[in-house]
Amino acid sequence: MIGLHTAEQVRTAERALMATLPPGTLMQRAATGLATVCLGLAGRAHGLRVVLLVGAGDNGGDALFAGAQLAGRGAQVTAVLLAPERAHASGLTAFRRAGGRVADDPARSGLDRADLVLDGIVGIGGSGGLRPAAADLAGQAAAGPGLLVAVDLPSGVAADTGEVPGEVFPAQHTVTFGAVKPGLVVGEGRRHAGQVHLVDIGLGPHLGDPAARQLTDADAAARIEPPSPDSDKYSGGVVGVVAGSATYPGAGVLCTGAALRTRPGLVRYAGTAADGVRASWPEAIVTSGRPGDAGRVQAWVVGPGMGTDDDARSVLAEVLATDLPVVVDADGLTMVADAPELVRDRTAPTVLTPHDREFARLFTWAGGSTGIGGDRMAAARRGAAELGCTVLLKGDATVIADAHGTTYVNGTGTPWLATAGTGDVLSGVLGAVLAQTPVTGLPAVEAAAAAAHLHGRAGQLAAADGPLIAGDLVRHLAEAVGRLYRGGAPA
Ligand SMILES: NC(=O)C1=CN([C@@H]2O[C@H](COP(=O)(O)OP(=O)(O)OC[C@H]3O[C@@H](n4cnc5c(N)ncnc54)[C@H](OP(=O)(O)O)[C@@H]3O)[C@@H](O)[C@H]2O)[C@@H](O)CC1
Ligand SMILES: Nc1ncnc2c1ncn2[C@@H]1O[C@H](COP(=O)(O)OP(=O)(O)O)[C@@H](O)[C@H]1O
Ligand SMILES: [K+]
Repeated sequence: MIGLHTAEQVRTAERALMATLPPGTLMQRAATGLATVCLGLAGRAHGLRVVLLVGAGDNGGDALFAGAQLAGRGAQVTAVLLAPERAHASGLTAFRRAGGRVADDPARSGLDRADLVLDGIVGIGGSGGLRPAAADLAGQAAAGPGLLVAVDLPSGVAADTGEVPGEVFPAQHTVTFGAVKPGLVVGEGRRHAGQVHLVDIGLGPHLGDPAARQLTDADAAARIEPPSPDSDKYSGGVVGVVAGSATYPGAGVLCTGAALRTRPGLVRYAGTAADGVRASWPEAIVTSGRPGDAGRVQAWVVGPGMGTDDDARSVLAEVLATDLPVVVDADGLTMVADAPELVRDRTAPTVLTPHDREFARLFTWAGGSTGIGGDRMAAARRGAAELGCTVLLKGDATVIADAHGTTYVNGTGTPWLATAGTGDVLSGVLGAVLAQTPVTGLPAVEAAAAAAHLHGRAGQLAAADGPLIAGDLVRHLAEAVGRLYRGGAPA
């Protein structure tokens, strides 16, 4: 499990640890980790042209000490100081001693021919959009040829939320210290962090519970129960699917297929896409009747492509009136927006899986010109608390939160998933994982996080050789599940 810790949590841990260590120890650990990652990325030190962008805080200190180490190994290192009179004093001394050069004019920083740029402008001490001088340097760095490495956090990204209120240093790599900050993996911030390298500086025992979490492959595998020798077709949890319609059978086909491919045991389908589903998936038990005619299930998926007419509304109400876990997606969400009490009044777990527009329809405060806003974790938590459910807010970094505030950020997937029908697949995957929870006792929020993780891995497999369509995703699900269990995830 990857814990995501806020700036305040990191500072509190730092204070506790620093009380037991000589001054400067943590910055030395950070700088050494940073220099080591840089050397690994560059493959050499001698003759390497490095530019440091140095702000007036400890983030700049990290950059200066790492720059000193690189200079000591033969790199040509230039520091651009944003506030020369306030630059980290001992960092600057060490840097100069090691042969580092300070640019007297930011316009002659060497950014236009750097091999490597270290962004030590601002780390967890930042607030608001990057100020003009800092924004200008970040822009110059982005326009130059150097590999862009952020120190702790790309300057311009809010550590706790991933909001980017102005300009930003668009890192290709981020070397972060002590703990992964949420802003590196969620929202806009994720798009500017590049590959994240965590340097352990010993904060671990002092960090406490993370503000949010990200599953690893092993974590996801542990949340999707495989069959055992005493299993039968019912024991993995029977999924019920209500999706698609006579005119649009596709959603029913994709959703049912995804549930089957995730955890084949038994999948029941009830709805007006029955003919299409039967033709595609002879393994499913299919009825064109109502959910109550389908037979017993342990979880329902309701909504994708089912329409929003009176019949659809009454079917949705029937499913939500059960005491079973339910996934509500797509058209189901549109109807819940008109009748939120259908979800609010439930005692069994409900997972809503909106994309941004559906989220804004469900929660009026997320509509209008501001939309969901930059803090996607806060939005998902607020929505979940309001309806007493779990919200899976889809995106390039899907956020999953429940009514207690427990939050996961998904770390798998590919932009190729931005194609019609992949959400229908996700709801089928989620239905399959959720159907196990009455037996496993897994909280719905964890089931949803595991489903999102698996869905993303299937996307990565399906997109390995080029574009994917939703059907490819279904086809790659079984392999993705197998790889999770074997520990062989795609890159
Ligand atoms: N905690 C730990 O465990 C460890 C922390 N470590 C390191 O310390 C870092 C935190 O250092 P920190 O607290 O000194 O703050 P920091 O990020 O350098 O920012 C302050 C500077 O930013 C400036 N500034 C602010 N906003 C701005 C904006 N919008 N646009 C432009 N500038 C802006 C602000 O300017 P000022 O307001 O002072 O004029 C000031 O100059 C942390 O990220 C990590 O790298 C490691 O060494 C080891 C262990
Ligand atoms: N840019 C992106 N990067 C990664 N994943 C994405 C991106 N855009 C969409 N996705 C994922 O693709 C799926 C799309 O779902 P959805 O919008 O409901 O599609 P549909 O309604 O057509 O099935 C979600 O799982 C979402 O997280
Ligand atoms: K930085």
